[in-house]
Amino acid sequence: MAVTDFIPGQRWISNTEAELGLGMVTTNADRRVTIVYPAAEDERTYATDNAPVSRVEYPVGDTVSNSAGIQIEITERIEKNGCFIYIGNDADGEEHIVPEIDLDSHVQFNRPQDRLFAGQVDKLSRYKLRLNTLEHQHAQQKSETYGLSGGRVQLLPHQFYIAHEVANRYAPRVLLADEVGLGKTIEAGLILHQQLISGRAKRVLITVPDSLVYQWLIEMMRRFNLHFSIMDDLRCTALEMSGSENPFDSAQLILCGQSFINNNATRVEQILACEWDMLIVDEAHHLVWSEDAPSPLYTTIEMLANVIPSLLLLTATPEQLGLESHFARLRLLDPDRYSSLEQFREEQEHYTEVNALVQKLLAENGIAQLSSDAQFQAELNSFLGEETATKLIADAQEENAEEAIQQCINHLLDRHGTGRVLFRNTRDAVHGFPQRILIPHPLPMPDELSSEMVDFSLDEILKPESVLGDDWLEFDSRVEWLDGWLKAHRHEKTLLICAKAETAQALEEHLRLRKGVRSAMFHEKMTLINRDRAAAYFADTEEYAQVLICSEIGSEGRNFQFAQHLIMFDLPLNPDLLEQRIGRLDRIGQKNDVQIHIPYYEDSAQAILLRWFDEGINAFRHTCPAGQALFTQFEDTLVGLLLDGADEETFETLIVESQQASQKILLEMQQGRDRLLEMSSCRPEQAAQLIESVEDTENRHQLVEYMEHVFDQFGVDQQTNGLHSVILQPTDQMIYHRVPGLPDEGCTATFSREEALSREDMQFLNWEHPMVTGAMEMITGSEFGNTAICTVKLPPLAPGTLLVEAVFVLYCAAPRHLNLQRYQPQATVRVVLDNNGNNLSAIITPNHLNKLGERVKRHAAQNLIRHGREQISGVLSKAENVAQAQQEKLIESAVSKATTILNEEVERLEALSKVNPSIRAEEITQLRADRASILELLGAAKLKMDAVRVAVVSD
Ligand SMILES: Nc1ncnc2c1ncn2[C@@H]1O[C@H](COP(=O)(O)OP(=O)(O)OP(=O)(O)O)[C@@H](O)[C@H]1O
Repeated sequence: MAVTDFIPGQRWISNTEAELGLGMVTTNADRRVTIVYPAAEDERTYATDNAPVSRVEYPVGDTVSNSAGIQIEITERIEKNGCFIYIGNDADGEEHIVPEIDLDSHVQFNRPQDRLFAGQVDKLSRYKLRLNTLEHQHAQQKSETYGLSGGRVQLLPHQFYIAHEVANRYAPRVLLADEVGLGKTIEAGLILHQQLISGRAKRVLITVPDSLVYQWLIEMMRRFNLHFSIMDDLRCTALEMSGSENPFDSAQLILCGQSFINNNATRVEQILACEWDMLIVDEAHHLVWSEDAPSPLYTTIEMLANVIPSLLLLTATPEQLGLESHFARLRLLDPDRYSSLEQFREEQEHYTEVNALVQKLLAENGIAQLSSDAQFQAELNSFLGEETATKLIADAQEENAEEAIQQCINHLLDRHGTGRVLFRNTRDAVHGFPQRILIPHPLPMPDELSSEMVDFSLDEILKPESVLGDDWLEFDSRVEWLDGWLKAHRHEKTLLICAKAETAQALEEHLRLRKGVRSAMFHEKMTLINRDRAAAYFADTEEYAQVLICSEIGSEGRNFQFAQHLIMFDLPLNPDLLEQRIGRLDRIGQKNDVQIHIPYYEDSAQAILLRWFDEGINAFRHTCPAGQALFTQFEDTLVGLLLDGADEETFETLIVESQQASQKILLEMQQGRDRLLEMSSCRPEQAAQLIESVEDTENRHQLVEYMEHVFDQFGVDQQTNGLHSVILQPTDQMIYHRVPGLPDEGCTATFSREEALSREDMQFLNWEHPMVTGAMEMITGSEFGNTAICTVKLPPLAPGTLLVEAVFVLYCAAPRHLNLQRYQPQATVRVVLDNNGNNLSAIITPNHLNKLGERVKRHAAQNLIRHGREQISGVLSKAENVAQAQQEKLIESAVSKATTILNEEVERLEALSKVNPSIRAEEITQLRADRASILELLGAAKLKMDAVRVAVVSD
């Protein structure tokens, strides 16, 4: 650029910092030019020979504003001493003279044509990246599994099935009740992630037992990139002292311990004063309820559940505290549906009939029966309604009989199963779990106890150390056994669970101080930080504690599957609690058989309990879904035996009766609700399809290639680190101050799910990672790469021919959660015209221009624009007309797709709601409202020019 080009008073715009607005030359001396940017109240000094700025020249016909905000349409442009004077009329026809020095500085050249004519030409690589981004973004947003593939998790069908079922609902309210350790936290995370990414939820509150706060924080962060803020009294007070009116307004994603909100009217009021979209409650069996005495925690959660639209309750043992409490929790989810306990009880019975029908359909002769058995057909009629049943029966007689049978089952489950509100996967259905091995260690009863046991309470009998006196460690035979066992298994991580914090404390001190065992403890009297430190010490792979000694709080929710040995220093009375304890090790990720060690005194209450759990209800070697029911049935006899000692005959009878009852209940469960639950919690074929769909959209190779370009263009340093991973570092040359998701200190990232699962120190880059979605939004939401100029050799075309490629997107301002992309048939509309207005869109493909296009130097490009402006502008207008002609068809196709999909969804829900009361009325209302909005918005959508590339044919 020649030095004389810069004349004070002229308006220029920065090529690299367009957000500064219109600049004005103030001085040009000593080969340096200073430009002030009044809108940004900033200035820049550049070397005159390579200043990254473009001259702003408005042609006649354009509209401009002066600094007083008066807008004119230019009718004449005069140049005087190198500066322009614009003359034009305002809306009232009054003439104004605007010297360019008086132009409004707050202009932004975002539209591609404006930027192009302002000389703001991007690199070809950026233009290509923009177009790629539009395509990838569209592909992701319209995928069926949009929002579900971003987690650092194994693709386990039972989890994805539930997540997909639930996440697509409006304000889902469900109870996730998979058996212990099958991944309810992960399911909740998947649902949450999907709701956040699709814009359906923004503000979320999670409340969990105090001992699980940190674990949830970490799981959400490392698995889903969701950063929750922990709220406790200290933090709330600190926020209030620094001026926050309501501490719960300080973050979008908040996590808190249940004891913090329980009975805490002030904090609950503050929570209620905020807007929330979703509430998640873990270990929901703590929400104890009875008609006359709901627990304070239940009451607190009920208040929140009444106002927060979406609710996820998690528990592995929904009936741990009885059917009443289970019912009450379902009532939290849907008070209208679960209004009567009586009716709820009746429904439980009715599931047997539905299941019998399903089993008949599944039987080998199911198809034949369906076609010929009138009784069977009548039953189907009564359950599905005549219209549906007749159609399905007719279908079954055609070729696609199996599909019709499956449809029948789906309808039955949809309409009469429990599936919509309650999901429960079992180990038996999920498969692939290691064995549980019970290793009882009978020990002599301490002399101090044997004579006195009769006077003790049940609690004392089950935790005998509490009555052995201060020096119980010295003569409790379980301690001596423990010393020896740990010594013999020095290199094996072991989890020990006992009921009380005092016992855990005493045992740990004894082992660590007197026996030199590397141990750690975990109980309710420790601070949360210390508990989590202890758990981390136990989990460490190099410097680890051999044994972690937990009180009962360690038996819930924690992940200790890296250990293989579980020692139960005592036994809990409740089978569900026993299952929770075993579940710490027997959970997803456990690679070995789980060894359950029970040190117990011979001929004691513990011996009785051990035999009852093992022989009576088989609760050690398998999960015992009937545990709670059996306990309720036999509690009196069992407790009597524990208190009074074993009367051999009564005991044997108890064992035999428990076995029989266990078989009966399990059979009933299998024939009734649980079988239906199991079937509706994971339909294997659909689940497998979902996993395939996630794998398909994962498209790793495309992502690697795409992100390589992004990092390259953004100025992020990238070094290959292995087959699938890369080391990323921010640099001083970055075009943006920050790249979302990229820490200031850099990071290592892998594109491989497998690697991400074993290398938690690496970020898992996938299409839903914040770095990827953030980069995409930065590109498509700004002018990045929306103009380009190149030369191209295309022999059939005469040299000098001008080609204009204009890319349009279907645009309408819509709330994100409506996800209009889902219905759009294509990401973009592309039009290529030559300077004579010939439409070459089909002949000249993007590949032609991408592969053959050659870079044009900036100065030459700007000259081309200046001289070719009129012609290009004319071609662009024609391109708009060509696109316009396609707009209607495009909208029609989007509206038609949306109508089909949404009508189907609404009709399905409406049909369901007639027979299945668990469809909430507001779900249907909202779906109808969404349908109306989507159709209206799509109908009003307009094609908007998103990017322009000008190519000059060279010889
Ligand atoms: N899809 C998955 N990929 C990788 N790890 C998983 C997956 N699902 C579960 N896990 C791991 O398995 C363990 C159990 O999962 P989670 O804590 O979600 O189970 P849960 O059902 O909530 O257990 P609990 O009943 O004890 O509360 C956790 O360590 C979790 O990180």
